[in-house]
Amino acid sequence: MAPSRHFLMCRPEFFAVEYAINPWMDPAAGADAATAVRQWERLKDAYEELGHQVSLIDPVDGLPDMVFAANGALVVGGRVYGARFATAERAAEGPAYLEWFERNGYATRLAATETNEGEGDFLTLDEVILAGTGFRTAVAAHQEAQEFLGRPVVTLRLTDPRYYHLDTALFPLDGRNVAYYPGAFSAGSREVLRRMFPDAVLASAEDAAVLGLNAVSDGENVVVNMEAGELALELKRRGLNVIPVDLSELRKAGGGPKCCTLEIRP
Ligand SMILES: CN(C)C(=N)NCCC[C@H](N)C(=O)O
Repeated sequence: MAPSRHFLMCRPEFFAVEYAINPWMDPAAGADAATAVRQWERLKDAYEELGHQVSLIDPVDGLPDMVFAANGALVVGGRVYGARFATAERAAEGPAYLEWFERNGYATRLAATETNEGEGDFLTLDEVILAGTGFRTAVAAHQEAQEFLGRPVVTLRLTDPRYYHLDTALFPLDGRNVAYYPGAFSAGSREVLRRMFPDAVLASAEDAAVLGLNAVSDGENVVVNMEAGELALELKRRGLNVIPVDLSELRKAGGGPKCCTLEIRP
């Protein structure tokens, strides 16, 4: 059994698509909070069945994207680097998440001065943190996080607006290897990824387009959107246990399993 992880999640009681801050969002089409809650509960159950610990932050009325907990902070070695959102629509989420950490005894916190959307753009491996930029998180935040966390941070440039956060285009398979969709990255960043991860899983455009890369792996089990069929096969071929989930309602806001999951790394 994989070592237990600690995740922070936010029940999507106030989920809605009321504004459009990424190409997945269509306020005219809307979204259904009750369906989102049902799908989200299944995701939470999946983590608990795997032996992972799930903590909850209270949702706030008027913050429909707060379900996407991964954006709320980056927590490494018990240090909490707070989010500073790029858009006014989500700005209040940063302080709300930071308050949760304060209330729960995380003494080493930084309210970021640079724009960053937490684990949406920071993905932590054993020796390095991969950091996305291009749409939301500023390169200056990569430097701020490196200084605060004392871990090397590698900048990767995103170029396709559908993949506006790093975690929509890449996920760690374990502490040393990743899966990613090359089409989401600049030529230079693709080269960096090839050098760093010669054995990476390369996902197709089709699997990326159902947010298949927005997955959560504990090194043995991978929770992944059920529509990402080819990716699931490759993960199984590599010996991983694939747990497909249906988060189609949350995808209407541009989110998937990883977006709903903020990992608290002790
Ligand atoms: C992977 N993560 C954390 C995300 N990609 N988050 C989803 C955020 C969706 C929201 N409507 C937004 O556009 O900010």
